[in-house]
Amino acid sequence: MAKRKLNRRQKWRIEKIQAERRQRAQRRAGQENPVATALGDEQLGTVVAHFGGQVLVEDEAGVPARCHFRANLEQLVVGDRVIWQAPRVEGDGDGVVTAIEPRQSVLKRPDNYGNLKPVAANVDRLLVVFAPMPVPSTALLDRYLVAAELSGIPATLVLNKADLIDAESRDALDEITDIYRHLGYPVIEASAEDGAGLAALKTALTGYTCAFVGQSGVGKSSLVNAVLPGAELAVGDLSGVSGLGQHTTTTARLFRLPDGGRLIDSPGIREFGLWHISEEELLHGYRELSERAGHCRFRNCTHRHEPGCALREAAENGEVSEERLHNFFQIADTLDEEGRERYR
Ligand SMILES: Nc1nc2c(ncn2[C@@H]2O[C@H](COP(=O)(O)OP(=O)(O)OP(=O)(O)O)[C@@H](O)[C@H]2O)c(=O)[nH]1
Ligand SMILES: [Zn+2]
Repeated sequence: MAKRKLNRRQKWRIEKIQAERRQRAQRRAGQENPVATALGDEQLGTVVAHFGGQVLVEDEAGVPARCHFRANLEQLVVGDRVIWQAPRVEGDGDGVVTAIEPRQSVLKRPDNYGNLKPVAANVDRLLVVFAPMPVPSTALLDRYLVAAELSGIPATLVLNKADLIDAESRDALDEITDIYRHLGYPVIEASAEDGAGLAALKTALTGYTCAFVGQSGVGKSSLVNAVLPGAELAVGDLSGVSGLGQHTTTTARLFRLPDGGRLIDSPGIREFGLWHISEEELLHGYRELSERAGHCRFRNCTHRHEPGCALREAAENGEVSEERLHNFFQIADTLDEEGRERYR
């Protein structure tokens, strides 16, 4: 009989079929022996991407694995710390997520039906980005800061595009940064374009799980790329690992920062804002107003026209920024009775 010559592809196929047989045999052995199962021991991990029915979980060493999750679990999101089990034999199917650790923080946004859905968990530093162009609005910065306060996540302001600051814009920008520095929010000036301030920005991110938020065009993508060289590459790698292909659109991704720490990025997080809040909650998001609200003459002070209003007095004598109080009223007027924000 003539010896059949196998080409590389055929050899690969045969090897693959044999490997699958071996794996099936191992699985059968596992079923006969109740001690040996197809899944390894429970371990801690972090959800780094979500693909509808499956998640990608990184073990503590940063090695990713595709996992199913138990049906009784609440909705998993990127950043979740989970208990999971890898397949006992590497490459033998998917792992399984069996439990979620309590979340330190949750970022939420409404779905198409207006219900608030979590998009990321355990973010512990929000970077609110603004720039000389588009011209910054403190009302918009306040919205992000209020959302951060209400989520219990410390915020840092990043003034990007520092290379575009000229003598004319300098004063206006200083006025803005002074307001926020005075309130205790750190401000970092940086430029994704010429690299200025990026070292300080990286230091501020190190050791935290961060997310960039801010108006369109302020340079969030540019900053993500600046602090995460090779992020695009990682996305390509991920689709290889996930086996779901490059076209898979994920709701959010978690990247490891080169100097330690993590960055969660997604369009949904970038639009993170004020949803379904009441005026009272809004007030809590203004740290300097919230601490004074109890000192108004009337317990049910609306802070708009009553005499002896501690907020208006503080603004009049310069203890709090007039602009912040003005923004508070302006945002409050966009909240309807259900605390739902009307479209601006
Ligand atoms: N001069 C200057 N331009 C910058 C800088 N950072 C970003 N840009 C430019 O600003 C524009 C918007 O940048 P993006 O990174 O896409 O902004 P973004 O905030 O991610 O925008 P969205 O994706 O719409 O949310 C691009 O043309 C960038 O090249 C910077 O530091 N200096
Ligand atoms: Zn008042």
